[in-house]
Amino acid sequence: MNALPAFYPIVDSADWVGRLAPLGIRLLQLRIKERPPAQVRREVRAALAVCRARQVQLVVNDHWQIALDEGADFIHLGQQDLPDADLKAIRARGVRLGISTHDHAELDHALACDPDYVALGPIYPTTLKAMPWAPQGLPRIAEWKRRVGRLPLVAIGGITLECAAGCFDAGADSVAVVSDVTRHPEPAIRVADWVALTGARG
Ligand SMILES: Cc1ncc(COP(=O)(O)OP(=O)(O)O)c(N)n1
Ligand SMILES: Cc1ncsc1CCOP(=O)(O)O
Ligand SMILES: [Mg+2]
Repeated sequence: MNALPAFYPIVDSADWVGRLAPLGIRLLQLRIKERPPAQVRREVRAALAVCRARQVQLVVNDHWQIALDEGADFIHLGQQDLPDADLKAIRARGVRLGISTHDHAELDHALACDPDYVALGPIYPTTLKAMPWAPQGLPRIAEWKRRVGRLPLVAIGGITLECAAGCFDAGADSVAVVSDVTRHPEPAIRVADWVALTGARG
């Protein structure tokens, strides 16, 4: 299995992809919510073009059919996305797959899908979306890492530059962040700090 870059920013538009892709990042997720399919398709297409030109790995969240149609090679799905997703078609195209988990049952289900990474969240309180799960905390990262073994583990939820080291030390291979970059007053400077922090980790 391929290793996953340690810094995993998540953005909600091709415009954001265009802003971050030149800044030294190697992995980026496009997470678009509540947009008409035609707009999602345009955004995915534009984001893929930018990422291909910059050798950045794009992960498309949720919209697996559009992702396949547009030639994306990495998809992220949550547990609620899985029942409708054609995992066989995703696999048949050689497309990699990341899956969210929030509890033990979800981890069992995710592992049964043979993913390319497992994400655990929310590690800390997040303001991005309402979630029924209490913050998982660092010991849970260590527990998940023992369960997933060599499979890359992504930590997500409320993670900032200042607390990222704790996630890595606990066993996360990668940390995914939304607000710490997109709500920062100087996103480009924040990304540079993330790249400096995580560069040696891959
Ligand atoms: C890296 C990563 N981890 C978790 C999620 C959350 O996915 P999901 O549970 O499907 O929730 P939405 O992001 O779709 O609201 C993610 N997107 N990325
Ligand atoms: C989508 C998602 N899934 C688990 S936590 C989370 C939100 C992450 O956003 P932030 O980094 O702003 O807390
Ligand atoms: Mg989802």
